[in-house]
Amino acid sequence: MSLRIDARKNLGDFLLDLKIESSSKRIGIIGSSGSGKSMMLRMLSGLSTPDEGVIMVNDTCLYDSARSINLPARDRKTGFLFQNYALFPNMTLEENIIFSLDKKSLQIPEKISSLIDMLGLDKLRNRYPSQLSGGQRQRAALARALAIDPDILMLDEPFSALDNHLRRQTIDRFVDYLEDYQGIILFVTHNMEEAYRLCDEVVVISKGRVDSIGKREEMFSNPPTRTAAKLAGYRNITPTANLQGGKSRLLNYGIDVERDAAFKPYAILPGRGLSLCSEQEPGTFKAFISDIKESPFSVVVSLEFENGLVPLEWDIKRSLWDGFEKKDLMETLHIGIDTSEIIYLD
Ligand SMILES: Nc1ncnc2c1ncn2[C@@H]1O[C@H](COP(=O)(O)OP(=O)(O)OP(=O)(O)O)[C@@H](O)[C@H]1O
Repeated sequence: MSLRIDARKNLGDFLLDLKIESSSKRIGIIGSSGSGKSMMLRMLSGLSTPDEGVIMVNDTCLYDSARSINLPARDRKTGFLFQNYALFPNMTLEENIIFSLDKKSLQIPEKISSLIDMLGLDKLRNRYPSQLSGGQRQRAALARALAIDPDILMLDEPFSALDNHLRRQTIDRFVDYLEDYQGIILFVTHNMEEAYRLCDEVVVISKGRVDSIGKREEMFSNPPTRTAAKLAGYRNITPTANLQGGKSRLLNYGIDVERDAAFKPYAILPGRGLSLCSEQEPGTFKAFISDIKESPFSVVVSLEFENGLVPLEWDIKRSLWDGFEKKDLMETLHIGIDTSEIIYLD
């Protein structure tokens, strides 16, 4: 499996300039709104043409401006699953699925039947989209995208309209359905948990460019950039100052910490690195709570430090929070910091 995109497109006040090389089968594309994710999928599928560059999928060249190659969309083996599924309302489920196939191929019936069976749609073949539930429409759209046996399956936030529970269930089913799929999956999402669940590699796009790319574990546990860190859900990102004696000052919080690694100008202080200490011990910091946001499984506590500029957000598991004596939390707190949990970055 390999994907190579090195393409540029000028959209007036927005310049898309993407360079991606990956040999992963499951690639997550994350980035804030308007960063260029959908435009990248459109260029891959042939719905939009770059101004210049190269797009290769495995050994197939889809686009190469230098060689005047630009395969039409219908000749690119790309499957697209949109957020709204985009089924044709006047066609039955089966007609929707076979719509984009070469109707002369002898293999159609068997292939379609096994797809329909695999997705549990057998009894619904002759229904129209309006006669299907949301989940059934989603499976029909997936069947249609897979019917052409695509080299790349592109999922453009297909779960964003679902509530949390249904979303998890649907993703679990997708993971099962797609186990046997041999092509590349490109999965656009704002949701990092989903990217982690479905992808081996994650590409972060920011302002039309690739900000970073890496294996999913690395991107989450040790994000290489501030953009990747924010998208990975880290809350406490601060500029730092280099102090004598191998220490860093975390400027947002006015905290000085010992450092094992070389100096870097930014740091992330993950919530898991904080602990509540009973009294002022060396290496603890005085703070008070300025805000508490409770949700069913976790609590986010805003901690104001003596010399801090902004509060530090402490994400605490509900079970731990419930064990705290609340009246003690109204006093000045002594917060310990496990410096080995601090992530330094450029
Ligand atoms: N046809 C177009 N003409 C001009 N600019 C466009 C066109 N389509 C998209 N853009 C611009 O290109 C940029 C990238 O858009 P794109 O839809 O790829 O973003 P995105 O990352 O998918 O965002 P979202 O997460 O909100 O869907 C945006 O600034 C958008 O306004």
